[in-house]
Order: sequence, then C-alpha cells, then structure tokens
Amino acid sequence: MSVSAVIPAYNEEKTVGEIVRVLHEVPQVKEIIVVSDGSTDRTVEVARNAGAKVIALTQNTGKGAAMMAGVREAKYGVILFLDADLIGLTAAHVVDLINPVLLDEADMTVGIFERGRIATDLAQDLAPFLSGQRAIKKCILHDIDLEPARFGVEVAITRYASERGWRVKEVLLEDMSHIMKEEKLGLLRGFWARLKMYWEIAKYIRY
Ligand SMILES: O=c1ccn([C@@H]2O[C@H](COP(=O)(O)OP(=O)(O)O)[C@@H](O)[C@H]2O)c(=O)[nH]1
Ligand SMILES: O=C(O)[C@@H](COP(=O)(O)O)O[C@H]1O[C@H](CO)[C@@H](O)[C@H](O)[C@H]1O
Repeated sequence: MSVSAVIPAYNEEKTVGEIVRVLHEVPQVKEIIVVSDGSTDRTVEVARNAGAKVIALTQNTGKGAAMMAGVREAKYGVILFLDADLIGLTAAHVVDLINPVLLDEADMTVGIFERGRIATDLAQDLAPFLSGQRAIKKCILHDIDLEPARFGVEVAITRYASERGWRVKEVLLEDMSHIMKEEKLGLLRGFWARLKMYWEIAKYIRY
C-alpha cells in the first residue's frame, strides 16, 4: 500500500512549501495533495512550485470540507493528513506516522507534539484528540460525513474511531510545533478565531 498526503491549507504561504518539500523525501508518499481552502495569499502558487498537486477551492469551506476534497482526489490506500502550518516536520516524523498503518499495526495514527514549544506541547497534552497529524486507511474514511465539520473534524474522526473500535496508535512527534492563530493573525483577531474554533469543536463534542 502507498500513501496520499492531504494538506488542508488556508493562507499558509509561509510554511506549506517546506511541508511539501519534506514529503518528497519519503518514498512511500506517492502523491501530495494541497487543498487551498479559499486562500487569498500565495498558498496555491507556493504549493504548486514545491511540486504538490493543488486543489484550489474558490471559497473558504472549513477544514473538514478541505480535507474531504483532498480525500476524493486521493489515489492510494492510506491518507496522511498534515496541517500546512507545521514547524520542524522531518521525513522521520512522516515515516513514524505512516508505518503503523502501512504495516497494519493500526487503523489510524495520531501525532502528538513533544518538546516543540511549551504552548503547542501543552495544547496537545491536554487535547491529543484534536491533532491534525494523522495517517488513516482511506476505506474507513468514506463512512464519516466530515464535510460540515470545519474544526470539529478531528473530534468527529476520533469519536467515530472509538465507536467502531479502530486500532489507534499515538506517535510522538519530537521537536515539532505549529504557528498559532495569534501569531498568524495578531492577538485580537487570533483570539477571536480561536473562540470560533472552540465553538466549532464544541458542537461536535455535543453532537
Ligand atoms: O478554514 C480553514 C481553517 C484552517 N485550515 C487549515 O487547517 C489546518 C489546521 O488549522 P489550525 O488549527 O492551524 O488553525 P489556524 O491557526 O490555521 O486557523 C491548517 O493547515 C489550516 O491552514 C483550513 O484548511 N481551512
Ligand atoms: O492546538 C490547538 O488548540 C488548535 C489550534 O491551534 P493554533 O490556534 O494554531 O495554536 O489546533 C489543533 O486543533 C484543531 C481542531 O481540532 C486541529 O484542526 C489542528 O490540527 C490542531 O493542531
């Protein structure tokens, strides 16, 4: 089995190119799909120049819908989801995430930041089920309606996995972090975006 990487990206021109470059180093990753979720910056151009296949959605539809647009295009049996704003991703991280699924030791892996930055480590220690770094068998993704989930997408996948008894393995991703909303958007707009995200997550926790 081979891997299709799917990277939802909303205005991630600063980081998406490096993610695509690292993925090119991993032979099992046969296809790299960046889904630009209505980005208004140079995300599409940067991802294309780095050698990704790019799906350019014309409007912002939310993370869940962007991920599923990528899954619909994906040709291979294992999907690797990565966020486009990661800092410190290496080929070894990618291999650690995909191998348990390729070797059929797990149906899904979930990557947890470790020793990256205090704030992002803490967020993932408190809520590992929110992590966007996952490898999943594609065949088991088709049954979940992730289109409307926006930032509830990880909660929806995690709960579905637990209900269906998927074998889930947590993988520590050392020296890795991501760019926080407040860093991308400034304190006020970032915090507002964070509140909206928590609301989208909460809807799926209750749902
Ligand atoms: O409407 C959105 C919001 C986020 N993302 C992407 O989803 C990933 C995870 O987003 P994050 O939690 O980092 O939130 P952000 O700080 O980007 O709002 C990143 O690659 C984003 O670019 C997306 O595709 N559509
Ligand atoms: O770490 C978190 O609290 C959030 C938001 O991260 P930032 O605003 O970028 O620090 O990000 C996680 O949760 C999101 C919702 O489930 C996921 O989409 C992200 O992949 C995950 O990193």
